[in-house]
Amino acid sequence: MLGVIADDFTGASDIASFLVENGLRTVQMNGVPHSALAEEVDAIVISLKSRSNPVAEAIQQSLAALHWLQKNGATQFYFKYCSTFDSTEKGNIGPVTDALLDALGEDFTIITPALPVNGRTIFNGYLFVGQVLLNESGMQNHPITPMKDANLLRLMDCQAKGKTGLVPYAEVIKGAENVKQCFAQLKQQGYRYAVVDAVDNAQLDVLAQAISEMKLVTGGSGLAAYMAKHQAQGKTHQAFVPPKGKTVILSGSCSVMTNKQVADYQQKAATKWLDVEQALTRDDFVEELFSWVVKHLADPYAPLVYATVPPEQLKQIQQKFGAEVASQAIEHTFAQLAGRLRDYGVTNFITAGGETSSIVVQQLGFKGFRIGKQIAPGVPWLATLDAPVYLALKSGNFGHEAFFSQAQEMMQ
Ligand SMILES: Nc1ncnc2c1ncn2[C@@H]1O[C@H](COP(=O)(O)OP(=O)(O)OP(=O)(O)O)[C@@H](O)[C@H]1O
Ligand SMILES: O=C(O)[C@@H](O)C(=O)CO
Repeated sequence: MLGVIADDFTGASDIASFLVENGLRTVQMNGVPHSALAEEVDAIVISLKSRSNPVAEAIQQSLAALHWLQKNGATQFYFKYCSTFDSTEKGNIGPVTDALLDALGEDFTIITPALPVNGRTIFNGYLFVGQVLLNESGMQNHPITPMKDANLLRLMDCQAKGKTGLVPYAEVIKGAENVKQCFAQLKQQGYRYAVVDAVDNAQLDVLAQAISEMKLVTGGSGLAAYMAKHQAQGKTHQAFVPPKGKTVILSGSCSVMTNKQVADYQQKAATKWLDVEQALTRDDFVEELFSWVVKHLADPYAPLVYATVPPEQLKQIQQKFGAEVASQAIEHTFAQLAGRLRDYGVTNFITAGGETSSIVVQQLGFKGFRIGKQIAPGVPWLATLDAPVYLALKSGNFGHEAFFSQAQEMMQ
């Protein structure tokens, strides 16, 4: 059984959706569960909120997840992080990978954020988003993890305790046996991690075969799709779509795509900006947002509350209030608002942004999710295991411009 440790909640639903689409019975648990899993499944995904936490906390959470997965029957482990890496030279991917390797008694793994279906590819160890390098893609302006370097080997070398090598494209296309030999050579030369090039899905398919016996793999969701395909051997599952119901959209992502999605949605529905200054200074601000949302719940399209701003405006806000203070005020406001709306009877939540989605799900307190139909690659509808509530957790840069309306058009 495959046990996945995801460093945020959108990332967890991203990978879970690819596992389900490729035939594995999968459940997503929010945080490390307190009891054993009753259902029989092929894969369990544990969502953590550990991407941007202090490193010791991220390690502690990840190890707790690993131990729970081991106790619940997982035999192969997958550390899922962002397809845009979202981890600067001070980030958690290296230290968490090291801790997981040590706990499993292993000394080698792969680094594979590639997700070609969403334009994330790796060539000569450099991560691309669409046709540009990661550090030219808008991710250099990320509010929490500004990505100023696209070289995965350099990033890992800054973060992790071992050395990082490369399995280049020319070697990957020679097939799985050759890739295994490359791993053996790298290990012999003292490397602990291998970045593996993948410019399209064919290389991920090869890689999935090469790592079928590797205890720990790390990466984005792209590789998981092919691991699932090989394990499920043609099995399929019927994924659900949510029923129509009171719906709200909460957007705390400032990514390039979310900015486009908010702009698109402003043409279609009622939208309201979450002003950081008001979030910081007014006690009744959540109540005001709540009343505004309630007023628009019967509109043809759901109301959207957004903190989303373009890079220049984000810079100004961060300079004025401090990046950390601003983002915490926004996350706190979204969490409180989501709680109020849930109590009021909102059943369908669409959230944008990994941190934002994580805080909302934690606030709503759901134990876990069944995985439904994908709205866009990597963004499924989710049904809570606890109550008739449905969520779509959109990673910052995922989905097309009309994502917010498309998600609602799927409801039956
Ligand atoms: N107007 C704003 N001013 C300052 N900070 C903001 C603003 N809007 C959003 N933020 C903060 O930026 C962060 C965005 O992170 P989040 O993970 O939610 O989105 P993302 O990084 O685009 O998504 P993903 O992690 O899925 O790629 C959050 O902490 C949020 O509170
Ligand atoms: O891999 C991705 O890009 C996403 O699942 C993600 O992790 C966003 O937070």
